[in-house]
Amino acid sequence: MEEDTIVALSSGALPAGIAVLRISGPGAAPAMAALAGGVPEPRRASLRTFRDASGGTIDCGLALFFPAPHSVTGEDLAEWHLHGGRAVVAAALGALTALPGLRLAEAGEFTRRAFDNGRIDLTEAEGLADLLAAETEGQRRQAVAQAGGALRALYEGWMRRLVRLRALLEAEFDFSDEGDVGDDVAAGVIEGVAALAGEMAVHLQSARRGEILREGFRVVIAGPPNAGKSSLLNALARRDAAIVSAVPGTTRDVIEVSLDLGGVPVRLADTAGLRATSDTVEAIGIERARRAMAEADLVIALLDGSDTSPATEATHGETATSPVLCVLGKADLLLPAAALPAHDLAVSSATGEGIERLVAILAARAAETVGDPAAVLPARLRHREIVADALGLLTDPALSRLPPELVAEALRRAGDRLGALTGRVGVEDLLDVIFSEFCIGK
Ligand SMILES: Nc1nc2c(c(=O)[nH]1)N(C=O)[C@@H](CNc1ccc(C(=O)N[C@@H](CCC(=O)O)C(=O)O)cc1)CN2
Ligand SMILES: Nc1nc2c(ncn2[C@@H]2O[C@H](COP(=O)(O)OP(=O)(O)OP(=O)(O)O)[C@@H](O)[C@H]2O)c(=O)[nH]1
Ligand SMILES: [Mg+2]
Repeated sequence: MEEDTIVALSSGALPAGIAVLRISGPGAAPAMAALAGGVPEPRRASLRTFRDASGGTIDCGLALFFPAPHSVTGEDLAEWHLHGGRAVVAAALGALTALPGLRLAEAGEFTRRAFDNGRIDLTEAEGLADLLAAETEGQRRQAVAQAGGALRALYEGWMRRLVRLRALLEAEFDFSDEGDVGDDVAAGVIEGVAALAGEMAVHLQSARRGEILREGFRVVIAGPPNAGKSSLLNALARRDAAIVSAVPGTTRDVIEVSLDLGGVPVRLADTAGLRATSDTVEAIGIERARRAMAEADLVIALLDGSDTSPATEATHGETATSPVLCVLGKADLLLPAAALPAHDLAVSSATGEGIERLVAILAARAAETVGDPAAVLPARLRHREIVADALGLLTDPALSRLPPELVAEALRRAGDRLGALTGRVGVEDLLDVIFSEFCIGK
């Protein structure tokens, strides 16, 4: 347990209806005794007058006390529910931090203590950070499952299986003098390892889904200059995010907006029109456009439906790797059907024609790409890398030819690697990074 007692405003920006201060550590009960007229009955709201050191009233509000270890942090934890005025909160924080051993908390410090005291593991802490950051329904569902221990249960289950398989092998070392029972055990262990490796590989295959849900399904609008790309971005975002003009080559930088399509976060990008150019700045923009297309989950290849001639330079299907949706813009000025290239749909940013259909198509593509948001998916690159490392150790083709001692050693190393997922092994340098993602008071 830590020595210091930490204090912070855990509720949001002031002024607010109510402000919640949290006090965690050995000084929480003495602080209640000194400033709130006594320590309330555990886990029961109690109306108190909060006073400063000289007995002056700060505010009247509700007080709560959660004795260790049954609190969120695992330490003695007190809460003050005050009126949410700036001066009220400033006076309360001032009175609390004037007490010996009490200081203001750093970002993520309550959660860090919950982790240090074994109340939550690293995947649950990450889930909590994601829950606070969640902006769409899909993100919330993924985060609430992870904060509730879904990934922890999966990874701890894998670690337990590795320990069991190792125990079988270790038992075999002890009996290796007693005939050939050992071969069956070894074959059983190799089978068990293969089954586990299969599940890990399936989990890894879903990594991209988890990342899309957390970070957004990336849609890039690309096409020749003046096709109406920026107008389409503005129509989909319902605001003037990008400059629109009749001059070809208007957009240079990649311009990104965030959309919530049926609960899936979508990052929609507008890019520079693709064409051969001698303008250095425009060329940099086109290079960025190509990179964005290569990294997209879906490219909207937009052609000008009133003039498809520039398409010969910058073709519809320029992107080889990302899935493409072929869209004709300026549907209000559409050329005769015979003059039009093959396309999935026509839209007009000017009249709104086809925009709802395009939104529905994007939402369906995003939803089908992420699948069930409550499924247990690796959500971060960190998860993907560690699982891939451990899987590499378990799928080493030499494994089945090694003596049992060395197989056991490989299983131990794979288990240690997985231990980094839940934060029990070799993650010291990572902890500061992960907990600093939180705000103060969490
Ligand atoms: N006022 C307030 N609301 C809050 C929080 C908080 O800290 N304070 N939380 C902060 O994130 C979340 C709730 N999370 C909590 C998780 C566990 C316990 C807790 O005391 N657990 C005990 C006993 C559980 C029980 O009564 O059954 C335990 O697990 O031992 C409390 C809050 C959201 N709402
Ligand atoms: N009639 C009509 N005009 C449109 C439509 N969409 C865009 N325009 C016009 O087409 C011109 C180019 O539009 P932008 O959205 O700037 O085109 P862009 O593809 O972003 O162009 P660059 O950034 O230069 O590559 C502007 O004059 C727009 O007003 C549309 O749906 N109908
Ligand atoms: Mg543009």
